[in-house]
Amino acid sequence: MPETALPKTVPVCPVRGSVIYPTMVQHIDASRAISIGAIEAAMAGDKVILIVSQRDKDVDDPKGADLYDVGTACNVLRVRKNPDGTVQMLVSAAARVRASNYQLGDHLQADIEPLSGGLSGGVELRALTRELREKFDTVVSGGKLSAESVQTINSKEDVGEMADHIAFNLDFKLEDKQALLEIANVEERIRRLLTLLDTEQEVQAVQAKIRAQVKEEIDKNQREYYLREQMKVIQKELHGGDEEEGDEAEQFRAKIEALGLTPDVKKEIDREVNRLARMHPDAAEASVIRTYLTWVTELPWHERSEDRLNVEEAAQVLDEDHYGLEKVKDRVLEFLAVRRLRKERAERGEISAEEVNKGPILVFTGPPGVGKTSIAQSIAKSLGRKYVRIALGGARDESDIRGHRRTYIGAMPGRIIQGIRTAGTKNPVILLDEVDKLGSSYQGDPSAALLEVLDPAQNQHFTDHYMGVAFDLSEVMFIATANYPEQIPAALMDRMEVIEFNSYIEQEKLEIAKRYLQPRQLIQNGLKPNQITFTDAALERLISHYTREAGVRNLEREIGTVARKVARRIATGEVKRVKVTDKELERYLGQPRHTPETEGKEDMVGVSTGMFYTPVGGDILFVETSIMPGKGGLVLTGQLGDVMKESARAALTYAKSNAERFHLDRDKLDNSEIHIHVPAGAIPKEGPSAGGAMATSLISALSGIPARHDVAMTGEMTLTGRYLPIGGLKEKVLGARRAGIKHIILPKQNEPDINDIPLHLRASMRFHPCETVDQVLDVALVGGLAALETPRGETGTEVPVKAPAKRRTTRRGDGARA
Ligand SMILES: Nc1ncnc2c1ncn2[C@@H]1O[C@H](COP(=O)(O)OP(=O)(O)OP(=O)(O)O)[C@@H](O)[C@H]1O
Repeated sequence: MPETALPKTVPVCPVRGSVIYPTMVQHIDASRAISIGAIEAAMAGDKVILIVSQRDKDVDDPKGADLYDVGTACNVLRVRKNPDGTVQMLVSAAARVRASNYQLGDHLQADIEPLSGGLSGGVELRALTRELREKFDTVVSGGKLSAESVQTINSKEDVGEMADHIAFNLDFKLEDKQALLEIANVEERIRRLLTLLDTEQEVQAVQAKIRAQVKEEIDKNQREYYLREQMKVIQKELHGGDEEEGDEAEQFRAKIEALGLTPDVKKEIDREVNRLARMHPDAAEASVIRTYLTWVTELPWHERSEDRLNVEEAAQVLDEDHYGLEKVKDRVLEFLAVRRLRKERAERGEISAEEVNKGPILVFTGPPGVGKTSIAQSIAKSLGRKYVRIALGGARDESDIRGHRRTYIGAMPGRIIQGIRTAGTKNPVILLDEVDKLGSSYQGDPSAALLEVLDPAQNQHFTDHYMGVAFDLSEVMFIATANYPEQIPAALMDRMEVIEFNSYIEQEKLEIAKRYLQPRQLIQNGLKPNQITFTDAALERLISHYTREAGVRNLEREIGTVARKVARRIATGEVKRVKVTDKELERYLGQPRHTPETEGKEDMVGVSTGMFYTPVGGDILFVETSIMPGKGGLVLTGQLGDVMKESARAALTYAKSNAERFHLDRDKLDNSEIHIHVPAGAIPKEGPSAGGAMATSLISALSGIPARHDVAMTGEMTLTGRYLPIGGLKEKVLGARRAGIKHIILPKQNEPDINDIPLHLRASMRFHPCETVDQVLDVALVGGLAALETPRGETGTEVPVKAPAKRRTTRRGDGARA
């Protein structure tokens, strides 16, 4: 049908989602009344119909405005009515036409007018044609179209027609297809089509890439699956059908999956599982990996206990378990209170969750057996956390803390990770016992590793050498203990807050024995409370004559010994119940092991009383000076340390420089041999605090004025006679009090320490704070400074030195600090 033969007005059949181009012969199925109406009208008239696309395919009853303005005028070749009422029509597309003046009656009709375009021809068209053919070839080379369609398209002589067929067959968007229909000029249409083909080509390239990736992924998974299955079969063959062996890696894999590890950690561990899966189960290395994986699966990666941060309850638990220790308990409760407030703030989102755990590490310092370990245990109990004790004594290299690398034979995780596994939660209380006993060796310094453990900035990613992956320690509450805080490595000490535990006085020991140790020992030895009772006098004697310690550990042991022996008597039916009195003690424990030191019995020339303390408590010591004819030498005996020897020299210089004022015979001073001795030679003695006692003893010997036997002194002296502060006053005073001393000379600057001494003991003693050695001499010498400064006759050197009435018996062991 030539374009000029087109009728002016034709029925319109709207189609959805497709475009028909001229020269095509196409089936169109019509089900809507509007379409069927148009077909019937065409058949009734000159059999020409306009096929035009809807702009929106979802509109069911399109009007003129819903249709594009350009469509295809077609001849209707055949129409067939289906039994379901739908109609199938075969059309031959004739021409691109512009539609206008849409009218809706029982069907849609419109006026049409052919689109003028044409063909310029020439070289450009040839080039475009060639380009189109080539591009089409590449686009369809991937099998996008059936061979038949490709052939039909290629066979088109008319390039405009070919372009239309390509547009129809390829998967372009409706808008693009419509746009191609609207371009009547052939060159222009080909250009537009080429850009669409270009895009199509790019899409195909990306599609191919995605397909390759997906395929690779699937291949990999399938390959692994097959390999694993094969391995199972091989292993089954090798190990006589023992499938469990082969499944071991799978079992680990399942357990590890359930741990919820971070991707980094999981990657590392998966690698080990894969190695295990590839290995002969009997291989030595397989057992190494198996141990490692067992460690991994047994660590509490996410398990934690819920904190109980009720301060009143905590106070109750601490009181239930421990007598006294008020300062310590207060500090612990403050610590818990701060934690609680921080936790509340974190819950309100005011601070981060990590902030809750920040804070100083507490270190409990003090002599053995005073309850440091057991109060840490109570803290865990009051918080509702798990408790683990890690003994650091003797930890000499880094691997003790951080473990050995797995390449070592018999490698193990370090003590921290072992502790965590024992706890079974990631937020236990870990007691680092005896941090002061950390050693160091050529294999690295354990304290450096410990620093990392304790540093909140680093311990979130603590990496044990054996584990090889990071474990979060930030929720652990670390508490350390030490007997000698000065021996804790400085960098560690920097991060810690010291809470000092003092040694107990006898009164406190008695209370602890009555309330805690005795009931506990009864239970341990199977006794009922009415079967054995200790009198107070018995316990007091037990404390003073059978134990010599700062804490109560030996006391508990001795009570246990008595209870055990009593249990035997009761079990054999010898007695029904026993009352242990002080007299009875020897029957169970034998001879007393200690006789407490007592003060000197009388004032003597050249003998002064000093004080010292060791980890097991304080005591008194005597300083004796003897002067003999000689060449002006100074002899020091009694295992004195360097500092103590220097104190003696300072005392001598002080005496010499004050010789005039004290009326000391200068000739004798220069030409005598002075011998200073501190008895109990078995104990090494060190420290500057016997300075006052040295000066008193020396000047007493030189002046012939006796020193008072009921006065004990402690304090460091300078060459110019100043009297300087010392440590351990409480222990020293308690020791002196036990020895019967009533007067204590102490440096003025130590006066505040007197408050640490229990009130009832303080009341029965007199304290003499001194700022100068003169003031010391004033108290310590019979007659005071006045006697010393008054001219005397021939005195001093001939007065024999008498030994004090009773000598102390002290065990060998720790050095004494004066
Ligand atoms: N104030 C106290 N009240 C009740 N019992 C106490 C008290 N002080 C110590 N004990 C008991 O004394 C025993 C020894 O205490 P613990 O083991 O805690 O000592 P320690 O200070 O940690 O010693 P070390 O430095 O040797 O580790 C424990 O059984 C503890 O319960």
